[in-house]
Amino acid sequence: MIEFDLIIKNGFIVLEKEIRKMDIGIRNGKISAIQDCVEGTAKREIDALNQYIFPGVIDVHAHFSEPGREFWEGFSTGSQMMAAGGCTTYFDMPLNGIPSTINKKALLDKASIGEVKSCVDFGLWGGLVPGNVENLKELAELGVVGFKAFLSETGNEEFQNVDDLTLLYGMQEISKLGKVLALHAESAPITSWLQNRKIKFGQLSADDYLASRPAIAEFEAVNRAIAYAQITNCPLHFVHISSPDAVLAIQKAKLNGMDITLETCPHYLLFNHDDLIEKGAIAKCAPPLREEEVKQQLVSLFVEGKFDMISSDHSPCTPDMKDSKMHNIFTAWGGISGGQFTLLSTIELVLQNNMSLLQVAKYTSTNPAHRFKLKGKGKIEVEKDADLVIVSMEPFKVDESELFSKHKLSIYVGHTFPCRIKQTIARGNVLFENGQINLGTRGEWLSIKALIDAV
Ligand SMILES: NC(=O)NC(NC(N)=O)C(=O)[O-]
Ligand SMILES: [Zn+2]
Ligand SMILES: [Zn+2]
Repeated sequence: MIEFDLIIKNGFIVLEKEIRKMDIGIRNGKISAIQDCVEGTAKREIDALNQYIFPGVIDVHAHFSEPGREFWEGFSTGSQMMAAGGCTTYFDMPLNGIPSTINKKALLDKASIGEVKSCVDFGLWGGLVPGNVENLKELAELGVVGFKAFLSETGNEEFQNVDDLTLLYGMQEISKLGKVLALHAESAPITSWLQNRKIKFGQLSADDYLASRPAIAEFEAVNRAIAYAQITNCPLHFVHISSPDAVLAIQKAKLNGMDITLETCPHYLLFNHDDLIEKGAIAKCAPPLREEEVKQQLVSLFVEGKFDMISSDHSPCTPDMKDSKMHNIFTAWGGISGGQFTLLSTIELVLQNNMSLLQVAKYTSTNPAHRFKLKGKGKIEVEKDADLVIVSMEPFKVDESELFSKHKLSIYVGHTFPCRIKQTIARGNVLFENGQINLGTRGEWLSIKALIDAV
């Protein structure tokens, strides 16, 4: 008789190609059996009757701002928030912390903090900024998941956006290193010029903010980056794409054989510019939430399969930086606090649009694992890490008291999802259940060891 650590019985398992009611047996942090009826003893059994089991979310875009600005978020609260939302692996962005992750020392310091404080596995992005092209090699050798650069201003003096030559030299080097360059693609000249004019004329409303970051700023930056990638052969990943023309430009480049992926975030598909007007700065992000009509076009492109993955871009700050009484939207921090809701949002979107729940696993786990070569993750399969999330299909209205992020300000407060996270299991440990985090296990930094051949 096999002895398992955990058996999950009777759940609808979201596999790669089908959803089937079966049992899962877990041993030593790995999935060791998936059968109609797993025979054996176990230290613990969970009955997941009428519930769905998804592979743990891999959220490739989060800002935890530690070290240096852990009062904005941090590995401890941030990773617990991720776990509460069904995420078992996240990638932390190289900016907002101090220092930025742009050299070996900063990377290793951040990794060692994460290894102590993170309750789930994590990867770290390295930054490409003016002046650090020569550091990219050592960062790649230590196992950054990829590099990130900003084409627009970052709002962060410790992390400068790239000029065009840095972008070209950086792409050439990243291509040689066999890594992916993630881009925040909005044109710096267009957005800065428009923003400066708005501020000069005292035009400081939500509408002015939207007008200062038009879709064409994204379109221009995406096209420029694609042209540079064509010359340098650099694999690209476009983060938080928010406008239909940009999606179509990327689609065209993919059809031409270029190695490019793109993500969008739940907030671009669930919320719109009216939320910025009504809720104020908590709904401010860059690129901005779009008008309803544009949002709907973006949802259609999601339904058509034009995105590769959904990530949160969890980018919080202190409440005073989002003060709703602020009369100048330009001075508020841009970033949505939403890391807890990537899975629930994707399920909502999929159900609303009559798509299969198989798509949820693809966008939130399988495709990210494949793109970033996380060998042991991304699917519910024997021998993969036992990173699982159990979801019940009961409506869940988000209350501030249920937020695990450091600050309890989020555009999602008051939003009702059609589903709720019951349990999150990370490497076989039941990390989240009954609305609580069970601390005691630690995540691992997915450095070079974990990043081998694609799944
Ligand atoms: N410095 C940031 O964290 N910026 C982030 N802010 C957003 N998206 O509003 C981002 O990803 O660009
Ligand atoms: Zn960005
Ligand atoms: Zn971001």
